[in-house]
Amino acid sequence: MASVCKTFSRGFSSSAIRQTTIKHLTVIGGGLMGSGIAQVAASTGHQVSMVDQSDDILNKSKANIGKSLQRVVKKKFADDPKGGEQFLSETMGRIETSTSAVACMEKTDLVIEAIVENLEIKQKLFSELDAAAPKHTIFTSNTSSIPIGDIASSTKRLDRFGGLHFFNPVPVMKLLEVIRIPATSDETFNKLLAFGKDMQKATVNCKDTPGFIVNRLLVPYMIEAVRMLERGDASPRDIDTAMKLGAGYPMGPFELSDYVGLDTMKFILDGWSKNYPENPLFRPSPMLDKLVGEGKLGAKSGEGFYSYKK
Ligand SMILES: C[C@H](O)CC(=O)SCCNC(=O)CCNC(=O)[C@H](O)C(C)(C)COP(=O)(O)OP(=O)(O)OC[C@H]1O[C@@H](n2cnc3c(N)ncnc32)[C@H](O)[C@@H]1OP(=O)(O)O
Ligand SMILES: NC(=O)c1ccc[n+]([C@@H]2O[C@H](COP(=O)([O-])OP(=O)(O)OC[C@H]3O[C@@H](n4cnc5c(N)ncnc54)[C@H](O)[C@@H]3O)[C@@H](O)[C@H]2O)c1
Repeated sequence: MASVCKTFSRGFSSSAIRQTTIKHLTVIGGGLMGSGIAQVAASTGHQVSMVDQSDDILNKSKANIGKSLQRVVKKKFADDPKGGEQFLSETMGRIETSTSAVACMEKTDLVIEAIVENLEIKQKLFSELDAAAPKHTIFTSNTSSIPIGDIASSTKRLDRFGGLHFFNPVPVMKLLEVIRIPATSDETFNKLLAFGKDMQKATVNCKDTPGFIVNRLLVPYMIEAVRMLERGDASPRDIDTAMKLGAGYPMGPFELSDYVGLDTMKFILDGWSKNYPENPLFRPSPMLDKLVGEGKLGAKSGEGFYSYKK
């Protein structure tokens, strides 16, 4: 495994749209979210190191970024194919990959962690990074449900720690939740808000509460749909059709659960039901547990509530 950052496409002179103090960021985790965050950061002029556990995974992440960029180019450069090509190669040229997050720390202004939704694994990662990163580097997590304060407690830079919660698919969804813990300094928080604007996202502020704003409302709704199915009230297809045509949602709750990943849904619910056992909205779901136990994780594994096998 390579342990240094390597560029996979030759860079061009930066055509940055705006730049604040964040010039270089390290995105850890090149899955659904990390690859989207790396893509948007690079396409808005930032230098990016994307880190994952193996070169195989990173190659898939790069391929996914390439495909997603093609969709962006098709829309934004419909009348300018040359400009589209240049945008694509410049964006790719700003992304390096590495299997060692520690090796990327020296030059980085901001870390965005987007690895598996597990507190112990996130804490272990951040305590290693804390020892390696320069003093000014800001640490953030893209966690869906784990308290930012619990993750930050593994470091000695609580004033330079916050949450940046993006939404899937990152290149399309316009929102960024910016979360501060009591120890986050105003300077750090303001830098995170400015970075969100640089990423061309609309930012909202939220305290470090379970699920922040969107997931605190969205996840109970999605799980309530699974409970309807468990009771045999209606089929996934009918529930999805009802919410799309009756409530104007772009995806029904089962399509969205498969899109988000059933493992991520389970991690969220398990954490919340453990921390808040008195809240009936956070009860585990036997059906969700069964699907995840069978490796049916949604679109990314080829099957969840629906089948995606070709
Ligand atoms: C759990 C977590 O912590 C928090 C979360 O993330 S919760 C999940 C939040 N996300 C959602 O709720 C997503 C809900 N779904 C949607 O908004 C839409 O179904 C969707 C944007 C995913 C797809 O839209 P849809 O119209 O069905 O399909 P499609 O036509 O393929 O895409 C719409 C546009 O987005 C673009 N697009 C979709 N996915 C893309 C991607 N990954 N990269 C780049 N562009 C993309 C398409 O190119 C298309 O552009 P166009 O309008 O110019 O043609
Ligand atoms: N899926 C969503 O819709 C969504 C939306 C917002 C936030 N999130 C959060 O973002 C994070 C990532 O979710 P995802 O859906 O992208 O997951 P994913 O499973 O698609 O990707 C996670 C990636 O992290 C890598 N990884 C795991 N441990 C690692 C480590 N120690 N070092 C480096 N890489 C490591 C894995 O190999 C994998 O490629 C989670 O905290 C999740 O809760 C998910």
